[in-house]
Amino acid sequence: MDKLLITGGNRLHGEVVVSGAKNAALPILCASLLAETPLHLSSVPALKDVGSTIKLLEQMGVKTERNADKVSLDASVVHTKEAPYEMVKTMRASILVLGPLLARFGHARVSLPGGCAIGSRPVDLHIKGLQAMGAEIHIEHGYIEATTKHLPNQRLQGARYYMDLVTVTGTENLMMAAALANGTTVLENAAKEPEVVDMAECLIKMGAKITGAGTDVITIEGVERLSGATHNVVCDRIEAGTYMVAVAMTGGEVTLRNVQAHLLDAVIEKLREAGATVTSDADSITVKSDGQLKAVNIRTAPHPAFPTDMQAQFMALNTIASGVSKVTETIFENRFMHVQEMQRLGADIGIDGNTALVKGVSFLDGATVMATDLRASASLVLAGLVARGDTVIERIYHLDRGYEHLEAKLNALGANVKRIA
Ligand SMILES: CC(=O)N[C@H]1[C@@H](OP(=O)(O)OP(=O)(O)OC[C@H]2O[C@@H](n3ccc(=O)[nH]c3=O)[C@H](O)[C@@H]2O)O[C@H](CO)[C@@H](O)[C@@H]1O
Ligand SMILES: C=C(OP(=O)(O)O)C(=O)O
Repeated sequence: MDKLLITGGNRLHGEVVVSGAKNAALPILCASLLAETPLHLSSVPALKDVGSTIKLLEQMGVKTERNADKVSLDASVVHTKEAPYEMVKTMRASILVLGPLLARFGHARVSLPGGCAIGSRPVDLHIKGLQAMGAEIHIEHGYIEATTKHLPNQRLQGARYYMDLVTVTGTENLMMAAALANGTTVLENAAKEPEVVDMAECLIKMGAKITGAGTDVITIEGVERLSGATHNVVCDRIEAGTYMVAVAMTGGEVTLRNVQAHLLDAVIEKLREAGATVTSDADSITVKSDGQLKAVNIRTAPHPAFPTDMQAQFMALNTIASGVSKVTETIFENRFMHVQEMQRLGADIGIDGNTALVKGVSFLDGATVMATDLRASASLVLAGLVARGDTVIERIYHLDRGYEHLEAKLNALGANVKRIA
């Protein structure tokens, strides 16, 4: 199994191009199931989850063509409305085929999804939302079995649905389902994440009638059919944020290209509070730092507040910052798995419920650590970049789910990162 060997201590300088967002690309790939003609996407990142999603769609009958960051998907013929366990167990986003399959074909059989072990991650709100639209749903042998065969024209019915919790993929699943429903659906307490907005923009190009994406009330007027379109996936704000924290920690100056700063307001504010200088223009962000940072308190919450997918990276920053900080995780109940590994590098962190108390230390020491989930892995890479000597990160397959060409991008900035067997 591949590992990363990081020799710490190098400052980062130069430019890095931010990839398209995993969390926008995956739902939009699934949205191709709604269209009767081909959907053409660009800025699709070369990630393991993207490959798995394309494979899942292909086994349903979707014809795909992939050339660098461009993917075309033709779902004019879909012969299997099933997502089998073997294909979805590693990937949470696979649940996103449920809404489109049910809306377009009137039935779906989707294995309960896997994904990062950062919490129990139920999909009850996806299911309740579809039930509110009239679907009949049972869970049997680990599969969600859903049908609309009892409904007029076998079509989902528009409904008003309030989501108890803000759920990103839940909002996306229901938005896709509602796009082909009979009548109007109103999703209340909807997620406002930029990836939800990007998907809505793509669906609108496909012929959907959606208003309010980016606010907490999204209205979808169902249409008879959707067609393909051309869409460029929004930039990956979490990948961008990870590189921004890297520069803040190592010191140096890096410009990120293909990134919209307004998607990262909460992250940028915290980096400035920590002592980094952050400037931006229409599609770039520059981070400058002398590596002398102040500890910052973090509290994760749905967008536009501080993203849970950046919590581990800021924990890494706080381990070497001056002062004491509190990092509170409010979205996932098991998202502190990086703490134990950071302690192996010499970090001083205590956990009290959903809050970590981080006392900055003057240096970290390289050691062998284990990556436990995607962003935990990223945080260990950041720690390794500043640690004294060598850090070996095991189980890096998690990183390949979310970071395109990670070693190449970091090494181009001056880091010393090698993939070893
Ligand atoms: C592929 C993708 O886009 N993944 C992102 C998405 O995950 P994902 O969409 O899975 O996360 P959600 O927004 O759904 O989860 C938020 C919270 O709601 C809970 N919940 C969710 C759905 C449900 O039916 N019932 C329920 O209880 C979850 O367990 C969690 O505690 O948003 C998360 C929160 O920003 C990010 O960390 C993930 O990177
Ligand atoms: C938790 C994440 O991904 P997923 O929802 O795909 O597991 C993430 O991107 O940090």
